[in-house]
Amino acid sequence: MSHATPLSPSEAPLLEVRDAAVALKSGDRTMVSGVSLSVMPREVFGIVGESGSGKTLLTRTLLGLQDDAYVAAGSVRFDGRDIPSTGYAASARKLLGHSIGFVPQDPFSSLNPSMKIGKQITEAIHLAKGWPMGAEKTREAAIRLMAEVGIPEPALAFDQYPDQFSGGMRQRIVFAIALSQDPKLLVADEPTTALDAITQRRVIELILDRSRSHGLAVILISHNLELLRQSVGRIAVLYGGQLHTVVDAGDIGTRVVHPYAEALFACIPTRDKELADIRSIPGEPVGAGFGLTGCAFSTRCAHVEAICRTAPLPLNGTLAPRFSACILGRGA
Ligand SMILES: Nc1ncnc2c1ncn2[C@@H]1O[C@H](COP(=O)(O)OP(=O)(O)OP(=O)(O)O)[C@@H](O)[C@H]1O
Repeated sequence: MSHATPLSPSEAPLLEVRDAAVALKSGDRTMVSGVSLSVMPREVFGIVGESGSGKTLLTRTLLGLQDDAYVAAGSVRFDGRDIPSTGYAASARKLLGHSIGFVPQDPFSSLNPSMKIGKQITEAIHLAKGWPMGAEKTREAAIRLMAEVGIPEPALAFDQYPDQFSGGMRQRIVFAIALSQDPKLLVADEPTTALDAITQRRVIELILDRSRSHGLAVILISHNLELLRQSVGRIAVLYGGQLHTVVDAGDIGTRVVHPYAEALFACIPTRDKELADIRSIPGEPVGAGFGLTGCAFSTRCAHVEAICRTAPLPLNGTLAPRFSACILGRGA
């Protein structure tokens, strides 16, 4: 079910993030640095990294949702407009009500357990449209949306509470709320982690179908490289709060790519891989906050040379669609 979106070079990106850094307000510690990436309209884009690499912090801060962190450097442009650096979080949050749908890492917590799901979805529709649609019309719109995300018997489900649904169904309710705005971009942070493998696949299929049918661009964030490899067109790889590569999903496992992307791929069992070919990465992961001097992966990299520890990390300020930050130029 790979989703290699053909990118049209003449089209402007929907999202452009240039040399972005994210710092914590307390102590002013920079956790993520030098991240540049662009997402095209209708593209399904992945962000992968081990736990602690900075995926959630980066994404939530870029969306204006992380109260204790801020965009400390760089620029962000969405749908042809710069998000001003002064008052950044408030401006970014305004987009969330209309142009960007967000599914957080813990979607269950974003549902109100004491409110019928129909009401939660109609409220989201009212907020998104900004004008009263009339009770019957809104109910119809909500039921249509619930059917679109695969909730069986939506008219009946409309009057039920979140705890009357399975994890996979609750996940779909959260998607219905995120999609109620008819956004241009859906950002889903580990949307399937809490689900069993079959439900996981169904939820990903749902996202990909919606992208195809509604021209929705998607950023799928996951620690699961195999899931992303099978589902998205390009993948940004984070490590230690650094952006290590932006790579075509189809190139991982078939061509020389950035050493960290290669090492991540070597860890995962795939259908065509022998057991002996599966290798874990030696050493301990480096947490976010490494900075831009030297490569954060140098302590574990099979190709390391002395320069990897001291040279400035290459950045992708020109927003090339494919990029490797390997100081030795591997995967470039
Ligand atoms: N509000 C915060 N205050 C202090 N440290 C934080 C805060 N948020 C994140 N961090 C730290 O920043 C680093 C990156 O965290 P983040 O949650 O972004 O990682 P992640 O890649 O999304 O991993 P996971 O998949 O486990 O969520 C971690 O070391 C985390 O402890």
